[in-house]
Amino acid sequence: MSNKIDHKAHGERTIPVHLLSGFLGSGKTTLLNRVIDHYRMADVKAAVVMNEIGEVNLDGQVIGGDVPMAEMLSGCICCSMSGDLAIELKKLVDDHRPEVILIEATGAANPMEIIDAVTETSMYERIELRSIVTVVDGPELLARSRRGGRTFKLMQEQIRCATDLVVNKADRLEAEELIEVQQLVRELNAYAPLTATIKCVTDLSMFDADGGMPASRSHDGHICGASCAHDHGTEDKAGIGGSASTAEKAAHVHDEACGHDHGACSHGHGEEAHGDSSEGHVHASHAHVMALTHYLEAPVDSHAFEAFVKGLPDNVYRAKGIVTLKETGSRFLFQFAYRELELIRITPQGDVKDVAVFIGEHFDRQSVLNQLERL
Ligand SMILES: Nc1nc2c(ncn2[C@@H]2O[C@H](COP(=O)(O)OP(=O)(O)OP(=O)(O)O)[C@@H](O)[C@H]2O)c(=O)[nH]1
Repeated sequence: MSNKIDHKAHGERTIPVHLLSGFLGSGKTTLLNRVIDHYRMADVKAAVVMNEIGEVNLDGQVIGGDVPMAEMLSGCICCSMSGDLAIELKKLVDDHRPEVILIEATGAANPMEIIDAVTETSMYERIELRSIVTVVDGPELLARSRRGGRTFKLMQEQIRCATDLVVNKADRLEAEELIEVQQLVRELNAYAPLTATIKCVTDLSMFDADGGMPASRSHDGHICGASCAHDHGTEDKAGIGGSASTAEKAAHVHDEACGHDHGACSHGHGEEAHGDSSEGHVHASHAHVMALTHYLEAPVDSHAFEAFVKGLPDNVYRAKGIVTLKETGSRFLFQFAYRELELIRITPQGDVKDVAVFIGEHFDRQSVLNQLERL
């Protein structure tokens, strides 16, 4: 990790913006927490935009109160809320003058849409999209690559659009599977530095001032991913399991003037991005993802709760929330991603209710609600 974080260097600074992308449960918040600690240690004032499909911001609970945060709930900033993102960014800049902004997108977001909103804001605030870091859920990508489908397509889009790639959950992959996942990712995006991690422990230099590639240093002023047809002027320095230096990256900022083919990056740039072209827009790529938010009225029995979560149907691939356990009266943040349940004891800040959020594809909401009632 570079010790030099030079976001304060200039009087009239441009505020770098880093976008954390990646499918539901891949480890974005895990990475976000690491990056925030990284900035804290370097005395860099960071601000965060957190976007959740559900009605509550649970991930924000684990981020300290010292970090200015804009919460964008009940929608996805890549589509229904992209206009709001520009407003929130402006507000954060005006109210807090942060030295760096981190945006955690929902796992269902297509980064290209967010790029448009950030670059739009750049027109009236001195902010600059510096990197798109996509956290890849290694085991999930592997599983979905074997069966295809819309979610796999969305994951591919998130990988293609990245300027940095973190292949996470390496602990849940055999050595040869990890190689297979990295090859898969490399085929989709040959340019972004790639690193394999457990719990997103990685070099964080892409978040430093000299990390990412400011537009002034990029060769043509575009951010895009592997689908770029033109020569990026860089080789695949990362290789399997390696991480190329950020200075070697060819990050470019996407803008309206973009003339070359972005292939599958996003709508309007290529025809094959998603099979849902009948809807005429990229948003269809995750329109199949739905969320259910339910507030719990009473403490739950820990065993019954664990059995309920583990018995959720396969098409609920993400659940999270805050519960009070009957046995101890303590409150816990629960995380359920791809059949793994994690409980972390927390002391919520402010008036936070017990709540459970479920995210998945076309699951039976009523059945989940009935089971919750019985808890
Ligand atoms: N086994 C394993 N679990 C991990 C790893 N990284 C994160 N997790 C767990 O995966 C779950 C989801 O992690 P998050 O960081 O909340 O993922 P996210 O991408 O922010 O999730 P959403 O906000 O729902 O999209 C949590 O229970 C994490 O502790 C890893 O490398 N290995």
